[in-house]
Amino acid sequence: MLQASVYELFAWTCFCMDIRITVLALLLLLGGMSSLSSPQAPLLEKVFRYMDLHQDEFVQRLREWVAIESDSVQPVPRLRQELFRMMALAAEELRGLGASVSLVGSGSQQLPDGQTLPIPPIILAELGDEPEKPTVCFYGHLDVQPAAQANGWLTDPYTLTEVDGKLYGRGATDNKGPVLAWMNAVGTFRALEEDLPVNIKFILEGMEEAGSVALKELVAREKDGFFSSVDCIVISDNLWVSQRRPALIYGTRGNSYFMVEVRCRDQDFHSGTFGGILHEPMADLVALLGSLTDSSGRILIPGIYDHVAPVTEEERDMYSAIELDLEEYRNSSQVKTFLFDTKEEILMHLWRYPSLSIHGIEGAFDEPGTKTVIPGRVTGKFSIRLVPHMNLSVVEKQVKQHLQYIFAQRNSSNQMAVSMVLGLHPWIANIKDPQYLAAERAIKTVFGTEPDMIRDGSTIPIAKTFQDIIQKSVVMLPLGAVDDGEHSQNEKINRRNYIEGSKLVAAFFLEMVQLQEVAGTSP
Ligand SMILES: Cn1cncc1C[C@H](NC(=O)CCN)C(=O)O
Ligand SMILES: [Zn+2]
Ligand SMILES: [Zn+2]
Repeated sequence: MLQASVYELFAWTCFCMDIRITVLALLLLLGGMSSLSSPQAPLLEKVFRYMDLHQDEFVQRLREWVAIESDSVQPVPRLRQELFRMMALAAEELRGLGASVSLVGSGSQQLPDGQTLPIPPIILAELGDEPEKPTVCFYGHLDVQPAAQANGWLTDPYTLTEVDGKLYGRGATDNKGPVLAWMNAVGTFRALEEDLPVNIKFILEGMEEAGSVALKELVAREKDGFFSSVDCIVISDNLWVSQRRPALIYGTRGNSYFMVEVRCRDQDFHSGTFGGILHEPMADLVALLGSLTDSSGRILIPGIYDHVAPVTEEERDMYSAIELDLEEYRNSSQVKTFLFDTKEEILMHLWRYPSLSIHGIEGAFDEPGTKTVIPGRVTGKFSIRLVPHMNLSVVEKQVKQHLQYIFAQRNSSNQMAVSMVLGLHPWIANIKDPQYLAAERAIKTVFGTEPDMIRDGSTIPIAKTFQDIIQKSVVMLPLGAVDDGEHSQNEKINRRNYIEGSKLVAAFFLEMVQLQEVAGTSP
């Protein structure tokens, strides 16, 4: 009985794979443009077949990684220990793939409250250094955002749980799943005893969610070392704009994060005994924060739009070509009305215009209940997403000047202090770089469709650093779907995205080789 069902399962698997392989062959045949029609197609078929058969092992590995609470955001010793454990596990797995691995110590972090915490080591790993092969460097991060089941998760965030082909867990899509997809690709060539088509390097950090502390220094230090032979850097730390259709990303916004403190004294007041005779810090702060944008989201800081690159005709066409079902987008994000009505306007305001968001107020009375307090000192937090060609120090000056002007108008006796605590540059790629062509072809091979060419409204702090310091092209090859919910409750990656994503990486390796061969044979 058991044997019969195992046999049935086996037969069914073979049948499914036959269909897959037939479909693949057809796609390769149809995609006359795809350069993988021969001689690599049989190899790729083998790789895909292996990945389909071993997908449960890949999922199991992701389960082990998700189980580690590698939260870099909450600055507590226990979580830092988890981060160290995470980096050690990844290093071990890379060694298992045959890589030479170094864990680069990154010192410690001084927190504003005087506490010092150790920074987890950064992993530099490399497999192969054959000069005739292209060298691809993959950057990813193993730290995650905080998550607690009490916070609205339907399952334990640190226990990977599969429901309807969706793998729920903190870090599943950001960024543990995609990092593993890259390792799965390498591991598959190894398991099949096939030569890895490219030299590959991994740079993996554990402090991305905290602003990539210590990473920039390492990249600068290793410019002529670890990075000297690198042809391109690939990052899979973003999402598609669709649930089904893959994408390539050619730009990310930067961010400038501000704190504005308004202080009367360090102690709170009773509103019954002081209310009526004070310049209240909270009233000043609310006015300051309220002066930053108008009700249509436009930033009111003078000069802030001066250096925003004008929209080109070519760009307009690119935005029109993107597939976005606005209705579905609105529904899935549970927002009744956005500030803009058309797909183009919405995407442009997410990706290529700056935006200002107010994040919170430290010191405000934000607990439930009706305490009659006047906070004595409050700190407002807001940030401005930056786009080409805005300049960080110009933005800093404009923000400070504006807040000083508004504050002066209030004639308040309180003290205001403004500081820019984070300055992260925007990044934009040249989509004519050949690596984009390789990625596009790989997507066509695996998904049978052209990718959406998109940007990302959030920030990958290290992208611009890679581009500036190493001066090699950076490609963003996202593997997750639009509804993965990074940073949110019930973060997930679809099993499909994880497994096809692993295939995509393998196909990308072969396309990189193809590029080189074409370039090598051209006059
Ligand atoms: C830490 N930080 C502060 N300002 C910006 C950031 C980076 C953060 N990065 C992401 O979310 C990556 C998404 N794929 C963000 O954009 O908020
Ligand atoms: Zn991330
Ligand atoms: Zn993140």
